[in-house]
Amino acid sequence: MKRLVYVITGAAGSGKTSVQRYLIQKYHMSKVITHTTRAPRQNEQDGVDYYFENPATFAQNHYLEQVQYSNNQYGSSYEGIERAWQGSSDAVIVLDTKGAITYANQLGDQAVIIYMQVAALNELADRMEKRGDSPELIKQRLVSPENQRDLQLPQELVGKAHVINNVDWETTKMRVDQVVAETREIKD
Ligand SMILES: Nc1nc2c(ncn2[C@@H]2O[C@H](COP(=O)(O)OP(=O)(O)O)[C@@H](O)[C@H]2O)c(=O)[nH]1
Ligand SMILES: Nc1ncnc2c1ncn2[C@@H]1O[C@H](COP(=O)(O)OP(=O)(O)O)[C@@H](O)[C@H]1O
Repeated sequence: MKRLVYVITGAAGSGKTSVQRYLIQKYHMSKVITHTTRAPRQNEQDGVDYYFENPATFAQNHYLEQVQYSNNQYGSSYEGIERAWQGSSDAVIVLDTKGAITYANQLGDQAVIIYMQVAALNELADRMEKRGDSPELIKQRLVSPENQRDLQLPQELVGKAHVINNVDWETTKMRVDQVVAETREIKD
């Protein structure tokens, strides 16, 4: 059976993690846990949300791709992807747009790219606040050049990414269901 990886990308607060959670709950996809040097947030667990690393341990993994985002390092390891595919032939990963472009280029149609869009900037900040992020963190995130970049669908993903305008959550779930149905049809 063909192994797929659903890549969820977009700006901070756009709903990437919510879609990932939905795909895991409804379709029993396996989560690809990525590595980061940023500090865990309240309620985040090592080996569940991320593998939390320091610069020295971060350097020991073998990465399909890695990026610098808001002054921290993030990377998805071959080990992490293999581990996810052992759990299910459909894996799901959350990446910035730079990582999503690498996945599209390296994995071709094995990577199903979903770009999450939210029209209103203030809505993103409100959602991050409701999620419990501190005002400093929200400010830092919103001004980071990487997040500014990820507010737009990159040219390299035009025609490759499924774009979901995440305003109403029920509509978003239906759009995600459509993408899964379409991609599974091609796969089978
Ligand atoms: N390219 C790449 N991006 C990652 C990886 N892991 C996480 N990210 C992205 O890094 C960005 C920052 O993630 P995070 O610190 O959890 O912040 P949040 O998305 O604002 O909650 C997000 O766009 C994530 O999708 C990775 O392994 N590779
Ligand atoms: N359509 C939506 N309407 C309202 N709130 C939403 C919607 N989608 C996601 N959220 C909420 O917004 C916050 C940020 O979503 P999250 O999935 O954590 O974003 P990301 O992973 O892209 O940073 C979360 O608290 C989530 O529950």
